Amino acid sequence: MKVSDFLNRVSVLEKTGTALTGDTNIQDIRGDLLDTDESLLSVLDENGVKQGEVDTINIRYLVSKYSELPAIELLDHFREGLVIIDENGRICYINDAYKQILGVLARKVVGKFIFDIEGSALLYEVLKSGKPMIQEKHLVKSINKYVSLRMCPLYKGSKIIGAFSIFTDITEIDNLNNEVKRYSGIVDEYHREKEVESEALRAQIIGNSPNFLRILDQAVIVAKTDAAVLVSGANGSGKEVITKLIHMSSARRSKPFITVNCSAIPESLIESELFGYEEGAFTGSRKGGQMGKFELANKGTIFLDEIGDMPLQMQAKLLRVLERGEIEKIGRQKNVEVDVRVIAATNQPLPELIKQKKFREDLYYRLNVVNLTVPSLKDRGNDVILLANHFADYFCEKYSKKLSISDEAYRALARYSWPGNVRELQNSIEHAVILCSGPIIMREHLPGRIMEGEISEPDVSLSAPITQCEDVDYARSIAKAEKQLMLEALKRSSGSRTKAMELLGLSRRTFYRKLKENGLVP
Ligand SMILES: Nc1ncnc2c1ncn2[C@@H]1O[C@H](COP(=O)(O)OP(=O)(O)OP(=O)(O)O)[C@@H](O)[C@H]1O
Repeated sequence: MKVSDFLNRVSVLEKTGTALTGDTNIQDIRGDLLDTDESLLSVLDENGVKQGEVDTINIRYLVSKYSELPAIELLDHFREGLVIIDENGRICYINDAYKQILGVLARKVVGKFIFDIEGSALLYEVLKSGKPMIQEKHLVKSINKYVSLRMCPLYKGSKIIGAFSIFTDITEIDNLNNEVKRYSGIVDEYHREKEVESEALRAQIIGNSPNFLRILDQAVIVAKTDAAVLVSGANGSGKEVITKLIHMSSARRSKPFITVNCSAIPESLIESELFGYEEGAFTGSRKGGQMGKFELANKGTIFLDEIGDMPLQMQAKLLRVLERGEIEKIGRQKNVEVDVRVIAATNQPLPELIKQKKFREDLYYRLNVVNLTVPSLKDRGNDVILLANHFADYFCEKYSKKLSISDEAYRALARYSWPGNVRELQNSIEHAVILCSGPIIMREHLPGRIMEGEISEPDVSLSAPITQCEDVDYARSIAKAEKQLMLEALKRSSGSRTKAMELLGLSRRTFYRKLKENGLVP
């Protein structure tokens, strides 16, 4: 049996008064007598069953050490407070930590009864009940401090001769805990807000055409990684919208999203804009220096818009940053580590620029780990109508108007080729909402080029039935066109509802609701 196990057992045996073999009882072992010639003693339980054996040489050593050690002085070096009371509840000992934690003088406490010092003294209850007690958090009212307590009765044989309490001041820990809880509450709230923002952003992205929905799906998938993304697409097609969706759907959503328009910054300033500078780095530099966009975006996402316009020399520096994960701040000896997800966007064909030696091929491959190409508006079928309605609602609210769009205006919108994509559509609808004085937006309220009908490429989607609609009543004509569209889609997909649904770019729920509304299912 190990000495430590034995010593544990000693306290059990001490309480039960069980003797060891050889008529040597526990008192003898704790005292200075160990009168036995045997080197091994058996340890018995209260039923006299042998539990193990003890090496008497070890016990002799321990007993002699116990009598040598200055126990009471040692107790004064504990960080925990200690108080011992006698069998009547009278305080017979307090250590230094007790005095410090509770801020009392020994002469005001020692010799007094515990219940006179602390009304709700739990230690007195322990003395009465003879049962140990643990209190993780107890308020000492007299000093308004929280302590963590461990209280035990003291036995001599089977008789209670007092009790002791060991306690730690946890006021500070408790305060810190509360602070941590408060801050984690704030952080949770912030994350919830960001989640709501990300859902709201998704709801604001309008489009049901399969080619646009595919990009949205890919954006959400790539958001779960830290891979560099190159978003390409024509002017105003929604590259920034897609980039924000990636950021907001990623684990970085609560961290900064920093946009840099590479074509808008003069070549001489781009380095300090991106990487910042130290105080005194050059004549005219700001006091205290300046943080660059990469540092500002740390832990978040940096969006390098119009990357095709970045000067060649800067491209080399950017490549180094992407490869090393650190920036060279102007005027600073040591590089600064940054953890930034990079998303670049372009409306120029980068492979073409590479051929012309205007864009570095190595940088292109670094940025183009995942490529998302946002389709032009003219290739998104009925998204034009959905977006037109969305922007009409938005601007009607902004200008406090109640307007609907006429059938002929819809047709003009559907016919136009939209070289400026969603941005052009957005501006055209704002233009129409401002100019429209009646309740309905007519063709003539649209900008001239759209009104005159610059014909787009023939639409391969399902918009044809809309243009066949002769009814001028808005609600009726839309309902009629909708039913025609659904029938056409079912026809083209040979009756397969899943295929028809994909063709129309509708969600399953919307598709089945519309089938029902149009009487196409029982
Ligand atoms: N699918 C969409 N739903 C709603 N609004 C959109 C959508 N796509 C783009 N927009 C709006 O159209 C405008 C242009 O979009 P965005 O700035 O993302 O285009 P871009 O391709 O980044 O433009 P640029 O080529 O000029 O950088 C913005 O106001 C944006 O909010």
